[in-house]
Amino acid sequence: MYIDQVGDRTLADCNVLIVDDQASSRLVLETLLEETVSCFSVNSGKEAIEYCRHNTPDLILMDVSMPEMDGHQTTALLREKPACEHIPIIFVTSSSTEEEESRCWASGCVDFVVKPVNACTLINRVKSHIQHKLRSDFLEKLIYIDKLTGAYNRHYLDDYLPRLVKDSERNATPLALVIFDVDHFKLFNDMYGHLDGDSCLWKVSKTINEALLRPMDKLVRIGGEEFLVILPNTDVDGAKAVAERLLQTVYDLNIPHASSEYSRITLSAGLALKLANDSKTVDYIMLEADKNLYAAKTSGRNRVVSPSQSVTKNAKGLSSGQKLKSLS
Ligand SMILES: Nc1nc2c(ncn2[C@@H]2O[C@H](COP(=O)(O)OP(=O)(O)OP(=O)(O)O)[C@@H](O)[C@H]2O)c(=O)[nH]1
Repeated sequence: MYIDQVGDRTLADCNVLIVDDQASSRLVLETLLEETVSCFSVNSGKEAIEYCRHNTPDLILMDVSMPEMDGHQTTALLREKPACEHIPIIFVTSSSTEEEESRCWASGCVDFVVKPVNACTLINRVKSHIQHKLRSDFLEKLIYIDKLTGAYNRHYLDDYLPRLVKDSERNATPLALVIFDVDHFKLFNDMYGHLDGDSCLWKVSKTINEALLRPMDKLVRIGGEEFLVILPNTDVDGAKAVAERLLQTVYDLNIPHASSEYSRITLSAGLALKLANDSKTVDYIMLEADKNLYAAKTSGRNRVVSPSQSVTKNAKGLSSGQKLKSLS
């Protein structure tokens, strides 16, 4: 028996990506599944990889035989991306030889269905794997999510960050870390009370999470009123732009804070990067981000400090990028 809801997610909320070069096959799969889940279809492995750069489907139905990049090659490339590592992939294959079946398992699928598909088998396999995924997502949430703010917690950071660092080394891509701290939060608690303080942290966290646009970008609560934003494959200009946008979004929330020089809740941020091919450790980058955060605090708060760059202030008051003081 299948249950349709786990935590706050239902089967109908789940997204299935259909990858097939044949329009007729895509239509058959979409039609069979439309009453169970929401489907999105692409016609090549390349398009599937592009789609997964910006979206995280709950399950993928992957045609095995496709021109240019077949289902096995597409799966191998998807599995290299941490955000796609755990997406269940069901192969849709026209060959059911023992050899082909073994090849499908070796490629990392969780199951396969044979063409022409049996409607009942397809629907039940999709339901079964999505249900399993919803349960493991739910358990992961209990382990990795901070209850007050909904951001990831330190357990998540310890598991996830070393993998991202390896990824950045393997692919020679930059990795940016930004530490954010709520300004004058002790004074806020003293003035408005801890309940309002908690609610303020929840709002700030929700706002930051909603303003992060890529699925690989993550928000982690690393201390009381301190957050880390992890931005894989992001260079210094990109990371600075994200950090400034997040500061502005929180500024625009306009949460009153009578003891702040800005009369509202603001953030300070310190940015640090691991560039392609440099050998900085995670601890070193965190220390660097922390130093830059300290510089942001001591130079007036409500601003971002980047490595070897001028202090800039993003949120209203001074235009973004306007130099206050050079730190380099
Ligand atoms: N309400 C609430 N307060 C918290 C929580 N975690 C930490 N705090 C409070 O956050 C405050 C942080 O104070 P400080 O580290 O002195 O920093 P600050 O007052 O923000 O000052 P600056 O960082 O210099 O702008 C302390 O009063 C903590 O008790 C929480 O979960 N809820």
